[in-house]
Amino acid sequence: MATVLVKNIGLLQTPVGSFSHGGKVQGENLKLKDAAILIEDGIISEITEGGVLPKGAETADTVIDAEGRLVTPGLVEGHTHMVFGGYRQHEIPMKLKGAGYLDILRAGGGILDTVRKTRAASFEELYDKTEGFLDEMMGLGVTTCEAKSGYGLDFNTEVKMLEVLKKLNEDHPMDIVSTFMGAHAIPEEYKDRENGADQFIDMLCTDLLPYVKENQLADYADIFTEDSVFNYEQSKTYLEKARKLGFGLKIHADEIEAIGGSVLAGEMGAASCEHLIAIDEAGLASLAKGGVTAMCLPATSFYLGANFAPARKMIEMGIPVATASDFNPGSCPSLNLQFVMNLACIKYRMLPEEVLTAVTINPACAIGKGELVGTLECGKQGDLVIWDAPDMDMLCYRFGSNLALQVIKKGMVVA
Ligand SMILES: O=C(O)CC1=NCN=C1
Ligand SMILES: [Zn+2]
Repeated sequence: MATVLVKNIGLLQTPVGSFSHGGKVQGENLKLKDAAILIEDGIISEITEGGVLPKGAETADTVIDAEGRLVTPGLVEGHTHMVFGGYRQHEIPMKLKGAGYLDILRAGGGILDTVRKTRAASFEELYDKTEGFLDEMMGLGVTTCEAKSGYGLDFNTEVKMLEVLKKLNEDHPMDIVSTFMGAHAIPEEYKDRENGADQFIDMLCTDLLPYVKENQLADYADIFTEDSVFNYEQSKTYLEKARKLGFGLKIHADEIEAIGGSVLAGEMGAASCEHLIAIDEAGLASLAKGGVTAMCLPATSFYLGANFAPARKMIEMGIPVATASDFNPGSCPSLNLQFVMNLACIKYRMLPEEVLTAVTINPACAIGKGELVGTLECGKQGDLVIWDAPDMDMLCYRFGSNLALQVIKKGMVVA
């Protein structure tokens, strides 16, 4: 049995409990001074404080000295579109000249531009590019992440994207949870048909959702419920089929227009609801009633020059808040979850303790990994970060630098 001792932890800070933390509990972190952690075969077996060493310390195979620094759970990235062909940097001058996100999409660009490039990319190209993103994310402190399909919008490419993620989950130290998001936009070949969107949803429900489930290629199904994309009824049809097949549910809702996506998320008890920049009172009430985690994406607001989701109000309503990057080539070309933490403080007015919960246990629960990761407790995976910082205030205060000094995954130093 391989045992790893992490000692001289100046401050060990973690949420406690394998459940989504909402309201007052969002800000409740355990803080242990002069702590140490013993990890046996990748699982935390003992945590001590006050300078006391764990019982098995003297026979540990590996000793890691945190030299008095902050240690938190490994970060959990709850929302990415990291498998994609090409980039969309040329949208920058278009946006600066006044084109909006939906204007570009309606003109056949945006997601559809990435769809063309992803369909043309080989499995190997997508694998190698995504592997690089996983390495970069891990270097920033992320030890578990979610990743969506959605740049194929046809059978073969959607499956290719999910196969890339399945192989990377086997090969890379990162734990990856896949989400099927074939309902990301209406593809060119359906756009000009009468009821093209309905026909496309029908194809997804008949062909792709069953295939993806039968081949265990994704745990969740997600849809872009938005003006000019999929409406409330189409979203409900798709999500009801997904739920019947056993998928967990997610909805991209109220990113630009509130057209009922967050109301639907609450009605269906989705695991999480994403974006929520434009959420209205009905949507907030529905999320609260349905126990849905709000997956807020501040770096997307930053890049789009848009408003920021009312995360503070969500916390006051008891809605569990997670924050994630939304890394994708169109609305958030950054995978930096530390920058998301800075923005969550500055723009959402979230306290450092609330931010830590929002990038650990809450996203972990939103992707079905709450029993395994997201907190530092006995029985959980030994996934942790040693930070070049004494406390969480420093992580929220310094922005633009990478403060992750050592990243440990199941007791192994991975970055
Ligand atoms: O624009 C993209 O590629 C990603 C996105 N999906 C829904 N909102 C943004
Ligand atoms: Zn997204």
